Amino acid sequence: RIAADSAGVCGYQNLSAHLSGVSEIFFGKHNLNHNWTYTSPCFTSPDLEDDEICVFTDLNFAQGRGISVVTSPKRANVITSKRAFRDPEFTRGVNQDLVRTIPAVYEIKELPGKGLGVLATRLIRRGELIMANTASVMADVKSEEGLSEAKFQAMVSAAAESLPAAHRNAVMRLSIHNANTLTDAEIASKVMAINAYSVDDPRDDVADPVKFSTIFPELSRINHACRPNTAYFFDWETMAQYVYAVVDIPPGEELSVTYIDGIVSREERLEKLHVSWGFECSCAQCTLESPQVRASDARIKQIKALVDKLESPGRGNPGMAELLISLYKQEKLWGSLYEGYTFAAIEYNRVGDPWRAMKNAQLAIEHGIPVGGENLTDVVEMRSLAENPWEHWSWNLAA
Ligand SMILES: C[S@@+](CC[C@H](N)C(=O)[O-])C[C@H]1O[C@@H](n2cnc3c(N)ncnc32)[C@H](O)[C@@H]1O
Repeated sequence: RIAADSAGVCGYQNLSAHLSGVSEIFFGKHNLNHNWTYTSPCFTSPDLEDDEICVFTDLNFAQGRGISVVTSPKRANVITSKRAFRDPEFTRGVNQDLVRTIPAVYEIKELPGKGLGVLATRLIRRGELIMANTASVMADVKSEEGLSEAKFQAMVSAAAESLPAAHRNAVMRLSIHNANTLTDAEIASKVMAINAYSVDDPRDDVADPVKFSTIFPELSRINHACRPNTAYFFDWETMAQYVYAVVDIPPGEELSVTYIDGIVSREERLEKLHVSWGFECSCAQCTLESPQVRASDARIKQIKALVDKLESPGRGNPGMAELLISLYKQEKLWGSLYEGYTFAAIEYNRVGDPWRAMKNAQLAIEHGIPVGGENLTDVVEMRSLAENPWEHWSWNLAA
């Protein structure tokens, strides 16, 4: 049951103060499958139809690190069905930013034109785990779309402020683009807008999928590069986002992730980062000289044409897949290489060459795990091909 009593929680008190007198406030009666430390009053609006949005905080989550979620009671139940909530030991050691037991392989420093950034302090090998954070503040995209700006800000602010002090400070100190004279509620929503990652439903067969903007305070210090040296993925069982190296990273090099789809022309990338993210990208790929930009854009065009052919049944061949792998390498699209190896494994198997198929399947697995973990569709598929190419659906298909 949702407890309307939020006394003692500074975030929730502010929320109540901010919204007192708002007629849509009501206290729902819901079966919650988790014992949240605090639950706020719930709100609705005509745009939300019969949905209602509340703030849920669990101070005990992940060995006392805490988590706050702005969502409906129904979607809160989807989250709390995960093992991270059911088995408190499951998240032990995941977070290293607040209480460190493993030495960090990076440091956070001020970088010209980018604010803070993260630099490698030793050689980080491809495939190494660099950092991981359980979710801090999760804001349901339906709450952002359905509530007024003021209500959304108040709820996100209440969510952040209700976290334990060290965790709350790590969230509230994230980049807000040098904005000053903001209220706490405005800071919290700016932190969300500039730093949140999208976390989507793990189930692909549901009518009401969950989709959250999510803060991971440590990861949110990593700047964008169109050709990043790390990749990240969210694991719904630990409720954590993991960052892995997708190429060897020498000491002193900046760690980067991509905030956008990098397989588009430089012009489109700059436009997207400007419009959606509000900054002018100064990554190595965006600051190339014109001849290199033209060469890079041409490769991107060729990559797209090849992927298009390789995805259409019967239109690809091993040569196309080998060319795609080469183009990914030339473009330093390390996080996409596993797709090239997957296509190559399938194409070689289709023409009845099991040994090259197995070699490429192994490479797809090795390059895919840092990008999406063991459950990545291509990793699962390539495991079955590598084990027995003759029994795989693609065997000798071209014959
Ligand atoms: C998620 S934060 C990254 C960490 C941030 N630099 C900080 O100081 O906390 C995103 C912001 O960092 C800056 N940034 C990230 N990547 C950048 C890039 N490639 N070029 C310029 N600025 C960048 C932009 O201001 C962007 O809105």
